[in-house]
Amino acid sequence: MTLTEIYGTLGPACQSETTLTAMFRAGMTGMRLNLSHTSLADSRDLIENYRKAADACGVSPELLIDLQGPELRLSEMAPVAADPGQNLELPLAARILDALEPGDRVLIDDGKIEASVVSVGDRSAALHILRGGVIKSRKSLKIEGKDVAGPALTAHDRANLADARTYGVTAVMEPFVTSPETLRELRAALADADLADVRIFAKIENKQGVRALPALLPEADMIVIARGDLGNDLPLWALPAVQKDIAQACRLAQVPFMVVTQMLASMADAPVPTRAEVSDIFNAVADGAAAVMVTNETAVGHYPAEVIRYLAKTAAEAEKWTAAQASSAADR
Ligand SMILES: Nc1ncnc2c1ncn2[C@@H]1O[C@H](COP(=O)(O)OP(=O)(O)OP(=O)(O)O)[C@@H](O)[C@H]1O
Ligand SMILES: CC(=O)C(=O)O
Repeated sequence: MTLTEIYGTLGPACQSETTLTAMFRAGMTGMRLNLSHTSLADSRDLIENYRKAADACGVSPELLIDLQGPELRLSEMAPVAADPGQNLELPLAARILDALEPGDRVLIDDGKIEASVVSVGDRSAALHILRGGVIKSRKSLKIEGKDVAGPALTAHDRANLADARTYGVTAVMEPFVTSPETLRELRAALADADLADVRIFAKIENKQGVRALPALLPEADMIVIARGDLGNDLPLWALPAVQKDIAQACRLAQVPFMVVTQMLASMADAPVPTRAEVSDIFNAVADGAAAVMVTNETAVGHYPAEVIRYLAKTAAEAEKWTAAQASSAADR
């Protein structure tokens, strides 16, 4: 039994009771439902399977909802294969179009795809693809060098909070937190929805969030080092130091922290992780992470139960190693 909370992300690849049961047996303690892709009401059957699987394994699982909040995303669209050098027109929300200017660089889907903006229209923008890939519905979008303000809670978020008690939600993730007021607003919305016992997980996803950390610590139940979006806002080689700095600040303030994203990315398509991935999980837990979480590895990957097995087993090894280090230091 690990002390570290072990989270998967719910999605099409793990919706059956059989798969979810295998994931709980492998050591999963909770799951995240990403409300940028669905709603609690539309996930009724999935959540029912989740409960049945947990009951079968004798687990009282956490159910974490990840709100839409101020994150920028692509609109609903059919997938498009974008090749480098190609120009294509993408439908975008008014909030994004208002911020875009010709010449801007945009990163799509956690930076997998990169493009420059050719022109901006009323409903869409023309992009020149620099780094290609398949562009899919509702993927994240970052405009380099611009922080576009958005609401802490969208109408969709408020509707989901109203349903949260019914579906047994135990924690709420707020994306792109950059000020303590956002967390206070969420805390008040939770109290209004009779959810005062629900934990708040504050996602640090950009440099502003990192700078605001000292003010966020007293307002959060968990700080989330959300490396997907954070890695879009920094040179990637700067990310490990930022992760270490956030971890240290959390340890000093005694606020739990969670490390997420790409922990077992290669396992979306392979049953065994890389050595680098298991080292990443081990180091996060050895640095004091209270929780670790995978995202698309379980939501859309081919080996969701194996992913949880590697995540939980590696976290357990790191806990053992940390305890052994502490006891040998105490003996000296
Ligand atoms: N409930 C769901 N229903 C359908 N597809 C989903 C669902 N949850 C996730 N997915 C798919 O799995 C992918 C990975 O899930 P994840 O939650 O990591 O999404 P994301 O959009 O990359 O997240 P982030 O909020 O970190 O930007 C999503 O991009 C989406 O295509
Ligand atoms: C999970 C997530 O939101 C991120 O890493 O950006």
